[in-house]
Amino acid sequence: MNSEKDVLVAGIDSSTQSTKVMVCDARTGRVVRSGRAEHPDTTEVDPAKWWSAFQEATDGLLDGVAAIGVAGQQHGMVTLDDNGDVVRPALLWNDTRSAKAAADLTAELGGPKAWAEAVGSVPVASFTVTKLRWMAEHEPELADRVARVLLPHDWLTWRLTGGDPVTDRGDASGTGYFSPAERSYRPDILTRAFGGRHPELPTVLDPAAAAGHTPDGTLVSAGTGDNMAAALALEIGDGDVVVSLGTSGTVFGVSGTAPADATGTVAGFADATGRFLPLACTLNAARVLTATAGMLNVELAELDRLALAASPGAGGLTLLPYLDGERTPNLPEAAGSLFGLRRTNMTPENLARAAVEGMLCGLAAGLDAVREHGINVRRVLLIGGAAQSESVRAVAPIVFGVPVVVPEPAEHVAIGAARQAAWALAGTPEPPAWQGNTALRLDEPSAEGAEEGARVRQRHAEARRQVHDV
Ligand SMILES: Nc1ncnc2c1ncn2[C@@H]1O[C@H](COP(=O)(O)OP(=O)(O)O)[C@@H](O)[C@H]1O
Ligand SMILES: O=C(CO)[C@@H](O)[C@H](O)COP(=O)(O)O
Repeated sequence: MNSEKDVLVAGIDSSTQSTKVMVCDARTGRVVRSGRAEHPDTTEVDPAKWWSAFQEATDGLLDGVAAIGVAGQQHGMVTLDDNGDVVRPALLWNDTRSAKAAADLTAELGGPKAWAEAVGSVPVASFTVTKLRWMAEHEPELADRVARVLLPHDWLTWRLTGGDPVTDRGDASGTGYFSPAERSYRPDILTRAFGGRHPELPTVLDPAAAAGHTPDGTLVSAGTGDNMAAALALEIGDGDVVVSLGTSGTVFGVSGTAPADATGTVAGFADATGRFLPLACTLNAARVLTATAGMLNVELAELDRLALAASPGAGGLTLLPYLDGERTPNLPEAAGSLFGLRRTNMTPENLARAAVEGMLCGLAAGLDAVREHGINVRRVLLIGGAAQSESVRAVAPIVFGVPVVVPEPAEHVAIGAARQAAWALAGTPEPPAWQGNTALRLDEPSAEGAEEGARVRQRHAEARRQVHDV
């Protein structure tokens, strides 16, 4: 048995592109060791791949670990049969095939306002409920075999404990058949969406509850969605808004009241502590930069250099970066568009800058939306893979128009999952007080910078209206 001094906990981030592991000191949160393994680059994935990534990422790292918490990409549909075997590959949050199912379900159940009131959110193709409708319509024989539906983090937690499947309020709130305000499932919505079928759902645990133990006795916490885990790691409070730039771009803050945005821009999720997590999500974030770097045949560091060499406004180029369709605004079939090309501005520098500005403009619209829904935006905490980009760090304060900080160390999702594990281990009413982050404060927007940012945003919004009428 470890002495209290050296108790270790592990946090897992099983997100879209990879699994990351952070092993932390349970009392202070100090990171002791870490690991990582990649996921397939597809929008449907056999959960077995997450399990092998978990094993690879944790290989040799879990010795002496007393508790594990798993945070996962939200919304993914994992379907199991009577034997606990996977019925079909999981459909991920960024798979847009269920866009029509989302529109149909929205109309069938009384429209956007009725949905926002019932489950806090208006479903788009990302939500689990729409994927179940898609399966009921397109794969009815497979749907008939579904005995149970889980989310990615639920499935991994279940693999670890081997016990009854469980989830938490945060991740359940992204299904479309759970009411965060009422803290209960809506089986009526699930059954109607799934063509009259009644699959079992995981039990929703309290934030500090234990899901069970691994065969070798390690405690496993309830786990949660990746954005909820990041909020737990960063301990965000009034005035803090997180902008995460991973595969998805997310904007979120914490709130004591349940949001219900009938426009569907802000999802009314629950957090991992018992409160709410109003969140806006775009489908195109870090990969806009990797795709642009690929097109220019340069590495990400060179993309940064090019973007920083261009002037604000990219010489008049505007990129609507809807490369994988888009979720906010809800344009699942959209493609990207580039505006304002002239012989004089068609340079790699301007294209790189337009990519950074275009990605950030989508998040700035999310910032406006959460502000409209009662979140006080005093500063932005910038996280996720693309928060490491120098050009993103330079442009974000201009486009967002508020002070921006980059909290260190990175990998906040895995750290939040580790903190939840430490909380379950301690059994205390509040999560353990960890040492917190050091934060790199970026340049605040000057008056001139804020004006430039407003102009960039205006051109972005005009381009969007022109092509997509939203
Ligand atoms: N310095 C950088 N500049 C731009 N993008 C970066 C940089 N470092 C990492 N990324 C991008 O961040 C993404 C991974 O971020 P992450 O938050 O781990 O994603 P996810 O949680 O969706 O799996 C990748 O697309 C990667 O290319
Ligand atoms: O769908 C959402 C939020 O509603 C996404 O934020 C997913 O949770 C995936 O996160 P990343 O893997 O992009 O971090």
